[in-house]
Amino acid sequence: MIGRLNHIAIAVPDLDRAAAKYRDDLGAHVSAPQALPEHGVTVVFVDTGNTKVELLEPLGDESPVVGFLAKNPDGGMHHMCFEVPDIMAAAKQLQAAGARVLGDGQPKIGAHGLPVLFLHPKDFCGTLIELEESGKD
Ligand SMILES: C[C@@H](C(=O)O)C(=O)SCCNC(=O)CCNC(=O)[C@H](O)C(C)(C)COP(=O)(O)OP(=O)(O)OC[C@H]1O[C@@H](n2cnc3c(N)ncnc32)[C@H](O)[C@@H]1OP(=O)(O)O
Ligand SMILES: [Co+2]
Repeated sequence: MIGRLNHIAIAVPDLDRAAAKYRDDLGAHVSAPQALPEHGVTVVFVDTGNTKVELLEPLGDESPVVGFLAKNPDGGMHHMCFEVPDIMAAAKQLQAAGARVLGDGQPKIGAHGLPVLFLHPKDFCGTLIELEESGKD
């Protein structure tokens, strides 16, 4: 069902500092910050050619990453995002297999303008999984 690894996300306490590390120390191409209030995060993307790294910091009081950063104050790997051709079909199949789709179960529009959903980390080997609809088979 899953296709390409779209991105690996790292939650950080200070996005500017993290972006500078990737840009200046690792010599990576880092995008401009993008505020995503509906997701409670501000993100930048690091393009590594074969995939991307999403650096994210909390935005607003309701941010879903506040608890994670309280447990991991220096930051840490937060989720992996896989592309799927049909996100509702994928969600239905995963729910039938017992996985919990987070939130109200309806996709939101993610950082790339495409529908995204999240699956509970306790159902996937301790890793939060994001699905992004690629629209391709
Ligand atoms: C814009 C978009 C995009 O790319 O397009 C994005 O990525 S937005 C990226 C930000 N959005 C999201 O993350 C949306 C989905 N996430 C959520 O709904 C939440 O973050 C949850 C995954 C439900 C976790 O929420 P919260 O931290 O409040 O829950 P909690 O403290 O009750 O945690 C329950 C258990 O899960 C663990 N846990 C929490 N977050 C985790 C993570 N990221 N990876 C692995 N484990 C995690 C906790 O340590 C705890 O384990 P123990 O019980 O063993 O201690
Ligand atoms: Co993401």
